[in-house]
Amino acid sequence: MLPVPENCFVPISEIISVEETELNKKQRNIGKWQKMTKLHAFTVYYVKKARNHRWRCSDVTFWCVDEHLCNQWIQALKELLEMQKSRPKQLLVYINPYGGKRQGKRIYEQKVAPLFSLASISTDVVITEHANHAKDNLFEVNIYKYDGVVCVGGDGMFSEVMHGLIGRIQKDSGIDQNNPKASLVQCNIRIGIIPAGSTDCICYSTVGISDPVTSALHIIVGDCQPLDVSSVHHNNMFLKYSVSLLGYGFYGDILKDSEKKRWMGPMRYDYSGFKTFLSHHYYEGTIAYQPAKHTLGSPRDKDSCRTGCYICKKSEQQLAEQHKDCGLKHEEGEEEWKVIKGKFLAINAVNMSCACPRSPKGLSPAAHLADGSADLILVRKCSRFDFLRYLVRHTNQDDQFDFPFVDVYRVKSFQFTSKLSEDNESNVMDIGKKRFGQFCRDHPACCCNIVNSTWNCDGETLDSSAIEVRVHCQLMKLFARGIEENCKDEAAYSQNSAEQLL
Ligand SMILES: CCCCCCCCCCCCC/C=C/[C@@H](O)[C@H](CO)NC(=O)CCCCCCCCCCCCCCC
Ligand SMILES: Nc1ncnc2c1ncn2[C@@H]1O[C@H](COP(=O)(O)OP(=O)(O)OP(=O)(O)O)[C@@H](O)[C@H]1O
Ligand SMILES: [Ca+2]
Repeated sequence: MLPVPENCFVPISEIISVEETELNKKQRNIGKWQKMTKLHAFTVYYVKKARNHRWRCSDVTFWCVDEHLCNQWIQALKELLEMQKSRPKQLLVYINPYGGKRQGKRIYEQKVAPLFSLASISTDVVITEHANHAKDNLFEVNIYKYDGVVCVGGDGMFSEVMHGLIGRIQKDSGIDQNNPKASLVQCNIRIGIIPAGSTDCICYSTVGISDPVTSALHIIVGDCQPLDVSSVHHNNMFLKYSVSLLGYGFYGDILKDSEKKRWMGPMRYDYSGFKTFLSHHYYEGTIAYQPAKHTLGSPRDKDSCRTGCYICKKSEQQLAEQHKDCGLKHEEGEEEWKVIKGKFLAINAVNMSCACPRSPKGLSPAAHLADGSADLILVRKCSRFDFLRYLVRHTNQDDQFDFPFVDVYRVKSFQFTSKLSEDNESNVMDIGKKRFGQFCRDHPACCCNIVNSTWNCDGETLDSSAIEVRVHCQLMKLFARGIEENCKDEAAYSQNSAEQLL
């Protein structure tokens, strides 16, 4: 630990870099000392923790009359930093110049690149030219020479990079992603997210804030946060992976409408959200799910997943044991399935809380980042007013699951079939219904929708409404540490950059 002014201690793991200080830069501040003798100095750049999980780079300069002693300090601190083996040295960076408010390139160049250079991290930077550029590129480059991949953009950009990395690892390991029962190979190359998107839910839910400098610092110090990933299949065909929201009904309809309004930037979600709220469509279907019995928590818990979460640790241990005796692994297919039929305004499956600036506690506040389960939230048909009450509770402290029309289950896998595709499959589809388009012919004002909704998979639409979903515990890792418990003594962190005499 290194003492900095006013009883503030910085763990070595949170030092960014140590550099010899050029005297002419700081001379003015120490004129008095300089008259007496020639001084030597070094500067320690470190993580300063501010309010609301925000991190900043701060520095403290140590002055010394003895050049040898000064060099010894620099050497010793550099050696300690060298010993931090989890820190990345070489990163592959993808920037989406069109995500969010189209600020990705500027954010990276002005806020992130200077910090990477300060921390002696070398980078290969790719500015994407089209959708799927990053994903395709990850199948071509030598990913194994990098300590991590950074994406500058939103949840969609993260999803691309994740698909590229997970897909590449499965390909290199001879695993067929189309097999819904395949044991996928864990991806140990960490992904860093520099938020520059419209929702930035994955960044917010894993760091506690959507802030490019904070995320860059988590990458520099080499944080590691495992993450559950759901695989989504349709008829033995791989569709997509999901880490945040898989939403049918409300969030699917918002996404579908908002894609046409990309030019509006992040505002498109509010516009389409309002429109979708007014349309108040519900969808009929059947959900079958397997409860997650292995995990200790429940979606109604008061405590949330935080840094070093013991529930996620327990799942990690179980996973390690499973890998040890994989021959004896219990067959998932044999475990019980529960079936629910109904009319739903929204079906949301979340692998994490899905906290974001719009909803700081998220869609499921007690969901865990790495426990091998997802929270399945079913919002049944209800009045517009009740649905609004439900939505408003995402923005305040009230319990959004405390409604008779909302159910929530912790699951390890689930399947969904819409009534429409069930009818189609059993060939009882009325041709007349097809012709008369979108609304129920019998009850034009009832809001029941005879077309399917769309699945919103981490901000991307899926082509199929019938899906099979399975949660893969800790399939990948992020440069993050989960959300830290609020520091009580925040005043101790409010010290500005300082200077210190040895
Ligand atoms: C009255 C205010 C209620 C506000 C309720 C806010 C709840 C917001 C919950 C957000 C959950 C985001 C989950 C993350 C999803 C990401 O993988 C994905 C990709 O980035 N983003 C979206 O799909 C983008 C989803 C964007 C959702 C925006 C929802 C806006 C709803 C507005 C409803 C207005 C009703 C007003 C009635 C007077
Ligand atoms: N150069 C590019 N041109 C067009 N589309 C791109 C380009 N690079 C990436 N994309 C695509 O843009 C989509 C959206 O990007 P991104 O997630 O960064 O921003 P967003 O949609 O505004 O934010 P969020 O996903 O957080 O809501 C991604 O799915 C990605 O595939
Ligand atoms: Ca989870």
